[in-house]
Amino acid sequence: MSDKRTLKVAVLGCGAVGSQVVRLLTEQSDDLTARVGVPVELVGVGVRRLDAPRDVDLPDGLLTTDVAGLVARADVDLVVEVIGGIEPARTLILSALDNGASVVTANKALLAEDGPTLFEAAEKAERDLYYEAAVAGAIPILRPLRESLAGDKVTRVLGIVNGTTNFILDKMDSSGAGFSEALEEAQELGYAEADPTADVEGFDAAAKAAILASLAFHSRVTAADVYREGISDVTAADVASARDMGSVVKLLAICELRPGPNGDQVAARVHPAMIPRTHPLASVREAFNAVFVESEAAGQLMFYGPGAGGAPTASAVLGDLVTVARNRLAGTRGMGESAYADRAVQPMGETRTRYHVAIDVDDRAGVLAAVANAFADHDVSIQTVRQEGRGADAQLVVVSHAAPDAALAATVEQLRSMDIVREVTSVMRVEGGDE
Ligand SMILES: NC(=O)c1ccc[n+]([C@@H]2O[C@H](COP(=O)([O-])OP(=O)(O)OC[C@H]3O[C@@H](n4cnc5c(N)ncnc54)[C@H](O)[C@@H]3O)[C@@H](O)[C@H]2O)c1
Ligand SMILES: N[C@@H](CCO)C(=O)O
Ligand code: NA
Repeated sequence: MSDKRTLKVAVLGCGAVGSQVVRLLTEQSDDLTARVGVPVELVGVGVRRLDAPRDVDLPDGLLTTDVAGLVARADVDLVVEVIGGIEPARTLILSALDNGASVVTANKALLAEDGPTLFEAAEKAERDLYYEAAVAGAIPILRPLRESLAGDKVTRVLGIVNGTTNFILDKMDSSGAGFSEALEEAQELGYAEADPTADVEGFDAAAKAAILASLAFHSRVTAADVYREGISDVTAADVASARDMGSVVKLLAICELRPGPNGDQVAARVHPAMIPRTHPLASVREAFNAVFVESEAAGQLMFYGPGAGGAPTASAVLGDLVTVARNRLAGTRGMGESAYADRAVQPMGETRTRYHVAIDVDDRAGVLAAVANAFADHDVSIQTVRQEGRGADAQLVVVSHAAPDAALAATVEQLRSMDIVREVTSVMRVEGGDE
């Protein structure tokens, strides 16, 4: 047990999340003291510009632009990193750990790119590194995976982990709007950034998928291991086609244990997919997030809530801060990285997926057989075929059983090259049903 009389906290970055962390730290100071056991004192806030407008009133003298100097202070026990990005965040976190401070961060980009460097530094320094806010904002999901489910075997994690893209897809579903129109609305309402690339192209979700897969499967998975497709090619026709099937299109982060040649492998991917409207994830509307976990003993669990925003994200940061502070007082550490399983990452082409393919064809004898043969040529089994319209307006909608993704992609290529196929109007993976 430490004989510390106060725990000193430095916050790096005072933007959307940092300002709310600072607000909660000051407004809830008495409760935090009671919960931790000793006062938690904010001793400095590292910023880029002293005169920038902020959403929080700071006590005098706390702001500093000497962020490295703040981290180097010998009396700082806890460093909260909410600057974001790779540098200088990485160097600051490493130097905080090296100086003996414990660290709480919300930085998914850094964790997904170079998590192992940070985990090794925390291990070496014998300090905590917590990051609940990095995935799905306020939703407690990393701690449940790390702690509550530590005695179970997680087999699958399906997440809606990006609020911006969920808002856009939900708009497309409810109003019939196209992608650009829905994106514009998301930008007007402040859900999407002026440069929406990180969200709409799936980079943000892929970083979160890497973090989820690492924790769920006790292996090291980085953003580069995650197959990624965004939503900018999702059309109103795809969304309508999903609707006709009783499904909805969602951008999913999917992390699975899959059989490989030498035991189970980890498959991690982010792409738009059709899921049945009866699936719990289908009810996640607007900019909300949810993570659906399947494990051997517990069965199915869903974690739902606000995945972004200054205050919700600060809630997760403060939760970590209290835990790390308690650990520190007790002279102990929480569970660090657990990568003992060291599972290989399965290439996307080998990962079994299901496809929904809508094709404009001529309605005449032999067409259905030719389409079915294209699937058979790649050893892909068909689950359902539906025909809509007649004559020149005929459309076939084929849903496959699970097959290696590369075989499904090759089937679609072949369909596109066939004379009887006028156009492949919608191709999308299908999740959340029987394989
Ligand atoms: N905003 C959210 O909803 C949300 C949700 C989950 C996680 N996060 C993560 O939280 C972190 C912060 O996000 P944010 O939304 O608050 O971003 P933000 O851009 O609003 O804030 C970052 C702040 O850091 C400051 N900064 C930049 N470089 C700095 C430096 N060298 N020294 C000191 N300050 C510096 C910026 O001026 C800015 O005020 C990111 O890692 C982000 O991914 C954000
Ligand atoms: N930009 C993210 C929030 C931060 O992770 C989202 O839209 O969910
Ligand atoms: Na979270």
